Amino acid sequence: MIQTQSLSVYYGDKQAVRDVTFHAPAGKITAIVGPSGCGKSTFLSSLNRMTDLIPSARIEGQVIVNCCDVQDRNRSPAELRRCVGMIFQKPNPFAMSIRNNIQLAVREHGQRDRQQLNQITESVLRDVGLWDEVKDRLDDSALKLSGGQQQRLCIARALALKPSILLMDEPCSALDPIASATVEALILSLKERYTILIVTHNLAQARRISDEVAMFWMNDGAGEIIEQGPTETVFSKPNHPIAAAYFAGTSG
Ligand SMILES: Nc1ncnc2c1ncn2[C@@H]1O[C@H](COP(=O)(O)OP(=O)(O)OP(=O)(O)O)[C@@H](O)[C@H]1O
Repeated sequence: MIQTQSLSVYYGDKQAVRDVTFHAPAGKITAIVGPSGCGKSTFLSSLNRMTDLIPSARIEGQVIVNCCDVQDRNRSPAELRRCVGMIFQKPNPFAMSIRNNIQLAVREHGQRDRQQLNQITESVLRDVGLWDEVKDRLDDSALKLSGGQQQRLCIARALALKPSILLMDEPCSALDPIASATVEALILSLKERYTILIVTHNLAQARRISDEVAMFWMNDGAGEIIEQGPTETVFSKPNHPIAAAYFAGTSG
């Protein structure tokens, strides 16, 4: 389970996200939608402290992941990111073999047993539907895979660390329609086992795959959530007039 309380994010003096109180239920897909530049990626990155990597970024408010405050300085960012995995718009496999893409981080987290490592590799590659396609070339470079295969490998790499939450920032937008449909089906297949947050510009995709929607909108220079709730309610009967116009395709 992941939630925020009055979360604001700044880059230097500029506020990018303002006062966001949000809740993503466990075992469901929550879509984050809204026009370009309204703080969706910033919001997502603040949830597993990826914003710590940007020197000018500063957070106010609270992010709670599995009942713990992520800003708690006693909690290591590495452990937080193990439990809150992140998938980016552009597939970003490491320039190494398919096998090592999966095993590197698992080894770094202490697993050294070769048989266990191979078992994890097979299991997560099966989870993302890639095992049969790559089982005979696990030592080939991951960069030889197609874009869609690379994205599924990146999802498998995140799953190998046994996260409970997956953050996905436009995971299908760099893929062709067939690869995008495969990754979308994969995301749906994962939802019972993981809490998934997905930023998407594709409203049809948000409606197809999500259980809940949160809509961001730029207000006075910073992104705020103006509408959130169950997907069908938000799409068919939004409360906020801007959300109604946005979903009707006349705004944003
Ligand atoms: N590293 C950064 N340093 C300074 N400003 C940033 C940084 N990253 C994002 N911003 C600014 O924060 C605001 C929100 O950007 P963000 O990328 O979070 O929006 P978004 O809704 O995800 O946009 P898009 O849909 O186009 O990806 C923008 O004004 C952007 O220019």
